[in-house]
Amino acid sequence: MNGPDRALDETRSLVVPALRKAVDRLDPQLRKVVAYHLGWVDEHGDPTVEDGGKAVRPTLALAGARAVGADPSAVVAGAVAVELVHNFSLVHDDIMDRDVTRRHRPTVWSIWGEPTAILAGDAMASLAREVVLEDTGTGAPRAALMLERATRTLIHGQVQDMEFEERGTVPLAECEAMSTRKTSSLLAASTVIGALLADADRDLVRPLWSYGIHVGLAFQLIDDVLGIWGDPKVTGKSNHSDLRAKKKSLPMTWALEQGSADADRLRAWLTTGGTTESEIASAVDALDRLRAKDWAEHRAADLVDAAKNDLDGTALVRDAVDELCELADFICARKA
Ligand SMILES: CC(C)=CCC/C(C)=C/CC/C(C)=C/COP(=O)(O)OP(=O)(O)O
Repeated sequence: MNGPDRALDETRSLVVPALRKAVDRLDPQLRKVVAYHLGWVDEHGDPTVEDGGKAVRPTLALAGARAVGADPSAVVAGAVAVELVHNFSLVHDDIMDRDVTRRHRPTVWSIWGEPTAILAGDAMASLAREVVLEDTGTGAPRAALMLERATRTLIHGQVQDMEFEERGTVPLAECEAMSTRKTSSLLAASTVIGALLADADRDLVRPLWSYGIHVGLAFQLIDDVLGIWGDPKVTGKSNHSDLRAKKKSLPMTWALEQGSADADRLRAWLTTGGTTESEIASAVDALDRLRAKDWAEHRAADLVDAAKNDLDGTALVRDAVDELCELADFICARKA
């Protein structure tokens, strides 16, 4: 097992028992739905072991704690909280996007309906707050406030994402700002929450935050790439969902700015085109001819370099910085 895979695995063994304890507090109906989404039970509530997600955010939380010299086992509450906020956003996102597959299984709303899925998401968001506020350490209020702000920012990003679907074109800078809100806010919050719970000095928290912002945008770029060119058997998600919804993903937004016949074709398709298999395939062909995937991968690699630079020359613990750098590389190279 390589470094990041080992770190993600270690996170699961430290965080999942605490996550289960938190989820156990829910009423039996929502407990089953949330446990299903997290890959612990099947839709009848019988125990199973399914894909519960990569655990990137809690891994960042534990690595961030290590980076400021804290014991990761003392900040598990923060790791649990960011994973809960993340999963709340996924369950609600699947409703909004009408996606029927996530983590290789039917989505929550497609099994139990929208009202139950909304409540399951809400329950995870409120459990996240509860878990952090229960922490009695001196850093807990700072951590709780930061998590609330990150959640509000993520919601702001999601509203913009929806609004951009209705607009013909969106400047790339605006699309990156939206993605930073939608995705980087929680990755940055994840990277600092362990450090905040450990009451770390602001000078140590600042580079971790900046790292999380850069890594978060790289994460979204790769997510957008996988949504267009990924293998659904590997990603475990519905294929071409962003294209069918005519979303202004980052590669699409960049492609529209290229001022060529293919950019014009894409613009025309976004305004009046259909979403049959062959129409989607033509849109992908245009993106391929523009080399939009190469652009996105290079941009993500540059952001990973920027994230590594954020940690360079700081007083953060060297081994943990190395782990964060490996995680950044993993985020860029991931296929799911
Ligand atoms: C309010 C609201 C609905 C907001 C939606 C925000 C949203 C869905 C942003 C996208 C974030 C993202 C790239 C998720 C995939 O994470 P991942 O690949 O780490 O997923 P995993 O846990 O399955 O591995």
